[in-house]
Amino acid sequence: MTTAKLTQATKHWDIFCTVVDNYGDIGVTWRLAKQLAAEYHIPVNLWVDDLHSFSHILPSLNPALRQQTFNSVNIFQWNNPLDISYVAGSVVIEAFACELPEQVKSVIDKLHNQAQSVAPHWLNLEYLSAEDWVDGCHGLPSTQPSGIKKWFYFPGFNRKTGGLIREKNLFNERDQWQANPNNKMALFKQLGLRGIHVDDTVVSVFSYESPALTALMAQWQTLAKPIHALIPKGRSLTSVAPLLPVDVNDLMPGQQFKMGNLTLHILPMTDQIGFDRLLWSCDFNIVRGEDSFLRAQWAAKPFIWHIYPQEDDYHLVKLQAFMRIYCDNLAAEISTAWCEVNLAFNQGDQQAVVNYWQQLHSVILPLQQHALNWPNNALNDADLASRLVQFVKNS
Ligand SMILES: Cc1cn([C@H]2C[C@H](O)[C@@H](COP(=O)(O)OP(=O)(O)O[C@H]3O[C@@H](C)[C@H](O)[C@@H](O)[C@H]3O)O2)c(=O)[nH]c1=O
Repeated sequence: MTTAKLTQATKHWDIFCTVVDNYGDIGVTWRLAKQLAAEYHIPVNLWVDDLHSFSHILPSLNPALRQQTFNSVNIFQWNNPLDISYVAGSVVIEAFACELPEQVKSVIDKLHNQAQSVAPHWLNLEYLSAEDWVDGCHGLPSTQPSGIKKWFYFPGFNRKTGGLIREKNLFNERDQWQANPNNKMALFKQLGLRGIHVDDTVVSVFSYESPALTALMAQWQTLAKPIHALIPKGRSLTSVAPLLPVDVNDLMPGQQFKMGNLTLHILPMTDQIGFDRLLWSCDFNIVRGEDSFLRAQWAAKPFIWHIYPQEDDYHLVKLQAFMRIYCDNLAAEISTAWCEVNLAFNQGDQQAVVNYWQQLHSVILPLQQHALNWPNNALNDADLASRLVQFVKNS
C-alpha cells in the first residue's frame, strides 16, 4: 500500500462521499466542507470516490490528482482499498450512508477500545426530507459492534431537525446581487448568452427527463412576451430534443435556438457560486435532486422541483411533504397552481403542466413575494453547519 501520510493536527473532520449518480451527493458534501472550513476554521478532508464527476461542479479540480486543496478543504481520491493512510480527527461523516472504508472503521474501533474519548464522533449525514418522521429520527444513535455510537444526522426544515445548508453571508450576497440588474446582465454575457433583454423572462432548467418539459417548451414558443430557457448539457436536453433541429449530442454551450418567442440557450456548467448566481438571476428556476432544490429556495424566486425518482413513486410522498410546508398559509389559488404545476411536472403530465403554468402566471406576483419570505421561515434561525457543530459538541 502506498501511503501519503496526512500531516495535520488531529482536530480535523473527515467527510466521505460516494458519487451515486449525478452531482447531488458531491454537491451537498462540497458545500458543507467549504462552509465548515470557511466559517468554523475546521480543517476538513473530503474523500471522494469519483473526482471526474466532482470536476463538473468544480472545473479547476484535477481528477488525476490523489490530493489537492480548494477553499482550504483537502480533497482526496478515495480508492478502495484506501491507499492514503487515514489519521483520525475529531469527526467522521459518512455522507448518505456510504460505507466507510474498512481501514477507517478499524482505526475508529481501535481508538474506541483504547479510550472512548479519543475516538472521533461518527455521523451519518442523511438526505433532506420534509417528512414528519424526520423529527423523531434526527440525532438518534446506533450502537456499532465495537460499542461505538454512530449518530444519524437529518437535515430538515424545522427546529427538531439538523437544519439546512446555508452560508452565513449568502442572503446578503444574494440581496446585493438582485438589487442591481446589471449583475444578471453581466452574468448572462459572461456565460456567452446573447439576445437577452433586461425585461425578458428568463428560466433556468436543471431537471431530469420529463415529457412535461417538452410540453412547457412548446407552450413557451407561443407566449406573448420573449422567454429564454437556459439549459446545461445533460438530462433536461433529452426531453427538449424533439424540438431541436440538431442532435443533442452535438450541442455546445453558447448555442441558441429561437422558436417563436422562446429562445433556448445551451449553458456551460459552472462552479457552485456561478450556479447560485444563475438561480438568483432568473425569474423562475426548474431544479432537481437535493442541492439545487435548496439553492432555488435560497434564490428567493419561484421554482419547480423535479424530485429524484424513487421506487414505488415514494418520491411523490416526499414531494407532497414539502408542498405541505411550502404552501402553509398560502392563499388557495396560489398553492393550487404551484402544487399542481409541480405534480404535473413530476408525473410527466403534459396537459396539466401547460394548464397550471398558465394559472401560475396569473398569481406570479404573490408567489414571488412568498418565495422572498420563504428562506427565513425554512431556516428556523440556525443553518445546518452551526447546528452540526453544536451537535458534535453536545454528543
Ligand atoms: C447545473 C449545475 C449544477 N451544479 C451543482 C449544484 C448542485 O450542487 C449539483 C446538483 O445536485 P442536485 O441538485 O442535488 O441534483 P442531482 O440530480 O445532480 O443529484 C442527486 O440528487 C440526489 C437526491 C440523489 O440522491 C443523488 O444521487 C443525485 O442524483 O450540481 C453546479 O455546481 N454547476 C452547474 O452548472
